[in-house]
Order: sequence, then C-alpha cells, then structure tokens
Amino acid sequence: MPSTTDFSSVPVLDYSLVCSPETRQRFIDQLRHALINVGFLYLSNHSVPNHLVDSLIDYIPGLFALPQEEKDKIKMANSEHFLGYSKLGAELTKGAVDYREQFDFATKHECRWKVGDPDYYRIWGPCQWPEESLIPGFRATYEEYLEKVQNLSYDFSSLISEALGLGPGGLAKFYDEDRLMQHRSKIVKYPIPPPGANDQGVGPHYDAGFSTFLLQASDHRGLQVQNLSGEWIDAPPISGTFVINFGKALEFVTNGLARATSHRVLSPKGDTPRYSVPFFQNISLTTRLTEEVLEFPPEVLKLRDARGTVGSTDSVNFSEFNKEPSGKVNLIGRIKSHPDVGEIHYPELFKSIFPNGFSGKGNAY
Ligand SMILES: O=C(O)CCC(=O)C(=O)O
Ligand SMILES: [Fe+2]
Repeated sequence: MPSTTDFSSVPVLDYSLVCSPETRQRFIDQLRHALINVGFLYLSNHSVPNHLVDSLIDYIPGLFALPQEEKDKIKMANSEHFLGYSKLGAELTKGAVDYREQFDFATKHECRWKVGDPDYYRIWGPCQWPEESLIPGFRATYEEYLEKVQNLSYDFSSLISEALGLGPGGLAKFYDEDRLMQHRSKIVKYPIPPPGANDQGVGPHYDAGFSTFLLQASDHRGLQVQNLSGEWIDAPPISGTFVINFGKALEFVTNGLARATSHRVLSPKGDTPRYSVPFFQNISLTTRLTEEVLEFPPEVLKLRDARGTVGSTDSVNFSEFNKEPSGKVNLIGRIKSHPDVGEIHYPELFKSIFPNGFSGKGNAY
C-alpha cells in the first residue's frame, strides 16, 4: 500500500544550511526524509563553483559536434574500462535501445589489475580523451569538475551517514584509499527523436552505487522519478543545483532505509537536444555488501516502517549484490548495458550472461 509519506515532487535541500550550527540539524532532518521516502533530492548552494559548472556546460555542444571520425577514435569498444564514446542507440536499458549519444569518462585512475587478479579489477582505468587541439581546455575543465564533485560526494556521504544515525564516519569503510578509487561520469546528449519514434531517452532503471550527482545541463524537462505508488514525477532542471539520487548499493547496505528510486528520461520535445552530466559515486571494488552489516537506531528504522512497502517498479536492478563483490556487480551491469564492449574484453563473462550470444533483444538492462 502506498503510504501517506509518498511524494509528488522532489525536495530541494540548501547545502548552505550545513555550514551553520543553528541550521545544520535542519539539513540532516531533510536529508533523512529524502533518503528514506524519496530517494531523490535537489542540492542548491553546493560546493562546486558555478563558473566551473558553466564552463563545462559551454563545452558540451562542441564535444558532440566533433567530427564523427574523431568521436569514433575514442569509442568505448576500445576500452576494457567501458570508457569512451557511444554513438546514438548503442546502449540498452531492459533490452530496449536508449535514444542518446554519450561519452563515458571517470576520475583519474591507474588500472590496478595484474595477472591473476579477478577480472573485475579491470573495470576501472584511464579515460579516452578527444584530441586536445579540437576542443582546447575541455579535458582540464572536466577533470577539475570531476575532482570537485568527487569531494562533494565524499562530504555528502558523511551527511548521509549522519542522517541515518551512523555518525559521520559510518560509511567510510565502503571506500578504499583514493589511489584505489574511481568514480564515473558521462556527458549525455538526448536528441529529438524522429517523428513516430518512441520517446525512450533512457529507460527506467536504478543506479548501481551509493549516490549520483546529476547536472542537468540544458533547460529541458525529461527526467522523471517513480514514487511509491508507481507514478512518474517530473524532476525539471533547476539552475544552480545538482539532482542527487541513491543507488542500489546504498539501498542494499542500509537494508532498504535509503531508497534507490527508479528513474527514466523522456526524449526532449522542441528543437534542441537535452544535455546532462551524471556523476556516479562508486564504492570499493572489493566490498562484499553482505559482509558489511550496519546497525541503525530504532527511531530511524521506525521511519522506514512508516514509509510502507515500495510498490513494484518496472526498473531493472542489481540483484547480484547479495553474492558478488561490488566490482563484479558493476562489471555485469556494464556488460548488460554495452554487450558489444563486453564481448570484446570479457568474452567468458559475456558468454555466461548471454549464453546464446547477444540477439539485440532479451534480458539486457
Ligand atoms: O540524463 C539524465 O538526466 C539521467 C541519466 C541517468 O539516469 C543515468 O544515466 O543513469
Ligand atoms: Fe540513472
């Protein structure tokens, strides 16, 4: 049954409340509500400088306007780390084609894999960048942006932990030292679909990790999130904010206290494309979530019970968290989203996921 705490809009939280001892608790209370009952929030007055966000946004149309052969030089199929360019229609959600074009990037990282290590150690590694002379300054701007969002994501993780009654360091054990961590981000273009085509920008899905920091980089509606009764609620762009949502890993380790909320993007209407830049905060590759039990105060658990059960959604999920290390779960997710890349770089795992080869339809994410 849907509960009375069901939401009809996504709450906006003002990060500046955290800075003052008089208002900090108000922020924590709002965050607790968003974590348990919504799974999504907007964050205003955040710590990533506006000028950096604006510079990144300014680069985006030019990035997609690079000559097709330059984009193809850095195609994702080159990369065992699933980093690089995916042309329109190359990605699947639940077996259906997403109508978007994108570049997957990530924070700086040296791949840790060596012979004998598990295959999922190879999922993180260096990015493929477009030729500097064709888009001067883009790489440095985006790298600086990623570093700033990464810092915000760690600060925010402490706030999540506090909001759930674990104290500020309660989630620290899920991250390795910086050298061993990588967080992913991508720059996405949702073009206007041809007349008569369906409007799946990206189909309903959950994110995998702890939290996602989404920059809506153009003034288009399209992002929608599913509430407890299954209705799709709009999350339109609000200038100066990030949309933050929580992923399956956080839901899993908090025993359902934090919600991973299903979301989707409808293709834009009008005559200009929609752009967005999600940042996915990862957790340690080697963590096995079933081995990490967290203890929550009873008053926090009561709030989860008051929420009631979450109705079924038509989202895909990351059900393997109950048996595999986090890196392996992510690798399986990447292969399902990008089967062509998976088949090249992880042929054995690809075969176990798609025993009859990939038909273009079926059980993909
Ligand atoms: O483009 C957006 O607004 C959201 C994208 C998204 O949910 C994702 O890539 O996981
Ligand atoms: Fe998402």
